[in-house]
Amino acid sequence: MSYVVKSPVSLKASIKLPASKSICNRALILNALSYSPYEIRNLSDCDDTEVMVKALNSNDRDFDIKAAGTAMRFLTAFLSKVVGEWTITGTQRMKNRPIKILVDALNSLGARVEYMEKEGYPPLRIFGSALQGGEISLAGGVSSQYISALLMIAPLMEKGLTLHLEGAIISKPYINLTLQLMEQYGVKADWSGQTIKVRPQDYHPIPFTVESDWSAASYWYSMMALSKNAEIELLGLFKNSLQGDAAGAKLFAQLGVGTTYTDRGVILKHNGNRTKKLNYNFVNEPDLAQTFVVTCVLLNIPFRFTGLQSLKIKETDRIEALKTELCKLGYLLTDSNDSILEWNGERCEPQAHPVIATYEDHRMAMAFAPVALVVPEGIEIADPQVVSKSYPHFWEDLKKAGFIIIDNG
Ligand SMILES: O=C(O)C1=C[C@@H](OP(=O)(O)O)[C@@H](O)[C@H](O)C1
Ligand SMILES: C=C(OP(=O)(O)O)C(=O)O
Repeated sequence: MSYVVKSPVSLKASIKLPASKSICNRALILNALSYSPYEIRNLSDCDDTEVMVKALNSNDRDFDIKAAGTAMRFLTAFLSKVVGEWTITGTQRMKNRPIKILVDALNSLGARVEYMEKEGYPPLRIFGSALQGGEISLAGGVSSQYISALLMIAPLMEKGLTLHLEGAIISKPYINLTLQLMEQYGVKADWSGQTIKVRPQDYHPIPFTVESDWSAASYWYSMMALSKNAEIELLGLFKNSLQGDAAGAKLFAQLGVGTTYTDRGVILKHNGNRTKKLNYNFVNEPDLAQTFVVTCVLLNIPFRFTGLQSLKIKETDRIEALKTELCKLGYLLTDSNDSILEWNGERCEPQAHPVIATYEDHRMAMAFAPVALVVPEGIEIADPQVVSKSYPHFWEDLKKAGFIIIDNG
C-alpha cells in the first residue's frame, strides 16, 4: 500500500495533535503503581499507548507490545515486581532492539528475567516478585528508557535504588520527564552528576491530563518551514512543557518558523530568518533528527548533526534509512562514527518516480510527507499506516489542512 501526497493550494490548519505517547506510557505505569482511581485524560489512541493499556488491563500472562520501545522497557521492569510468571514479546524489529542492560540491572536488583530466544533481546520470560533494590551501575549511552523503567519502580523496592550512570547520558530530557512525573505522583528523587537516588516511598494517585506531543508538532513545523503561505495552529502544546522535544520550536526559529504561544497551543508564523548552515547535537532530542534532516535538505541548508548514536537501534536504523531515501530524491548524505550525519549540498541523480520506503518507522513516513510541498507531482510514501505508532490521525490531519492524498493501493 502507498499514498501519493500532494501539496495543498494553501496550507491552513488548526490541528489537535495526538497526546504525547512518552507521557501517556509513563502516566499509565504511575497510575497502576499508585492504584489510582482516576482515569487518565487525553490518553492517546496510538499503537504504543494502546498496547500498554491492553497489557495493564488484561488477565493474560503473555503480552505482545508490537513495536513500542517504551512499552517493552517499562513493562519489563513493572512486571518484574508483580508476583506471577509473564512473557513479553513484540515485532520482529523489537526482537532486535537490545534490552540486556535493563535485564542485567533488574536481575541484580533481585528480579528473575530470562531470554526466550536470543540472549540480550526480547522476547522475555519474567518471574515477578518483590524486589530488594540497592545500588547498581549501568551504561547511560544506549537508551534512557532502561533508566526510566528502573526509576518508576524504584520507590517500591525494599531498599530503594541508587543508579550510577556510566559514560555519556543520552536522551536526558526523557529521564527528567520520568522524574518530574514521578514527583507529580508524590515521589522524590535526587539526581546529581551521574547518580540518581530514589528512597523507598509510596506513590499518591492524582487526576492527570496528557499534553499534546511535541515530536508530532515537528512535522507541522517542517511544513510551515517549506511553505510560502501558511497558517498553522497546533493545539494542546505548552511553552513550559515537560517534553524535551519542545526544544524543536527554538531550533525551527533558525529555519524560518516563529512560535507564538497562546492559552490553547501555538501559532506558527514565518520569521524571516534562515541560517546558512545548521549544526546541532541531537543527543537530547533524537526523535527530531529525521524531521530536521529532511527539512534542511529541502530548504537547501547544509547541516552537520551529531549525537545520533541511538538512531541505529530505534524502529529502524534511521541513519541508513535517511541516506537511502534522500538519495532517491537526489541528496547525498554522509555519516560517520555511527552518530554523525552531514549534508554539504552534494546532489545525485534523483529517481524519476521515487517511492519513499518507511521501514516500519512512523517517523520516516511523517518526516517525508512535507516533501509534497516542494515537489509539484507530490511524493509517494509506502506503507503509510505506520504512522499509527504515535500519530494515528496524521493523514486525516493532512487532508484537513488541504493536502490531497491518493491511495495507490
Ligand atoms: O522514554 C521515552 O519516552 C523515549 C525515549 C527516547 O528513547 P531512547 O532513550 O532510547 O533514546 C525516544 O527516542 C523515544 O521515542 C521515547
Ligand atoms: C524511538 C521511538 O519510539 P520507541 O523507542 O519508544 O519505540 C520513537 O517514537 O521515535
